[in-house]
Amino acid sequence: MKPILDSSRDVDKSDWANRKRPGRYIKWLSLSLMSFMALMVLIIYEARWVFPEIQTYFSQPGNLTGQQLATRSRHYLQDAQARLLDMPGPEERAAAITDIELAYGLFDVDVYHQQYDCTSPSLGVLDETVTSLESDSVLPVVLARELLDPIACLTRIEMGQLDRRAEAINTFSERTRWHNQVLIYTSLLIFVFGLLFWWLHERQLRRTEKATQETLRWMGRAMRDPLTGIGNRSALHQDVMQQAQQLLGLVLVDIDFFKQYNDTMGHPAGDALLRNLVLLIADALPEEATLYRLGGDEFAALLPCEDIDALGRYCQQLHQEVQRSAFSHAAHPDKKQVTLSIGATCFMPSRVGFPRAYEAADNALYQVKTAGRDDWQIIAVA
Ligand SMILES: Nc1nc2c(ncn2[C@@H]2O[C@H](COP(=O)(O)OP(=O)(O)OP(=O)(O)O)[C@@H](O)[C@H]2O)c(=O)[nH]1
Repeated sequence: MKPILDSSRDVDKSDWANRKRPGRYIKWLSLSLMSFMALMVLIIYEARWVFPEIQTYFSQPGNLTGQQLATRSRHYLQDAQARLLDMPGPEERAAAITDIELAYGLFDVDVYHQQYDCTSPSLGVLDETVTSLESDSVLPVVLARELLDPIACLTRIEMGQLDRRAEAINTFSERTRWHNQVLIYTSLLIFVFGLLFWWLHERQLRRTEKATQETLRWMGRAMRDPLTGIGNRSALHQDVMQQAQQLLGLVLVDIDFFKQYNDTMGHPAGDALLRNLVLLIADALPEEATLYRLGGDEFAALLPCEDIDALGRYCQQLHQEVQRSAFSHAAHPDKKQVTLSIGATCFMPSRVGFPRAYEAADNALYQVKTAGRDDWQIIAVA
């Protein structure tokens, strides 16, 4: 036996749910894109601030290079001093002059002039020492002692430059640590915001889905006859609209003398008969037929209509099936069993419209009723 309930409306529901999914993925995609953009901003930040820090540190002219020049200059002066203390002959004196001149070249640096006030006096001493050595007017030992001040100045420069270097390293470490903390906390913040977005999004989605399911459930109920479980008049209208381009058979079925049935058997028995007749009609008609209860004891069936003859065969089949099932009806004037009056028509909704088709099928039913009931009739749409 085929199912009585029209499952097509349930299929529509799942289709709707499937259609919702792409929107959900697009939202996820946009969230991922936002996270990606945030990470890009972080990377740009890193490149913009942290790497220039490193570059600045290694390119500082006053640090490494400055300290090395002072050291070399001091070495030349100490060599010259050693030569002068060792009773130098003409060659040694010339070598001492060369050492002092080389030391002078390495000492005479702008940075030293700007940052160390002993630089200019020391260079003056070196000038005088070279002049004295060239004229041989002062004892070499005395000149060696004169070099002590420039050597002391160079040592001070070296210490100063080393201190500055340590200071730069400290500053660099501090700033790097600070930037790293910014990176870590910003990443954490992005992660927490991501979780929050996700949670809000999921909550909203669940609420919307619940509301939609509820609406669909109510719509489904509004389209069904609660006694028999089949569609009602509204469902019939909706289904006709959905098959506007198809040739459809509309079959109207009415129980004969149902009022008398109720009066003698009672309303609960009448309800049971209505339910049983639904099963019987569903069995008698083809698999594709959909049943509706239009009200009281009137049913309708919607099915594909190949031609009038095929529709007639289905009506005949239904009529015979009711006769065969022989539901007892003691109050029936002559048959003493339940009989049906059936009116039908064939139509295409987009061409003739449902009201005209219904009118034709109803006229057919009316003719059967007036001709004595328990029969079927087909009338073409006018
Ligand atoms: N048991 C039951 N009876 C119903 C229900 N809805 C309507 N009826 C009854 O169905 C009967 C329909 O009566 P009528 O329209 O006069 O039709 P009829 O007695 O079948 O007469 P004909 O169609 O001319 O043969 C009324 O007595 C209604 O009370 C229902 O849900 N359950």
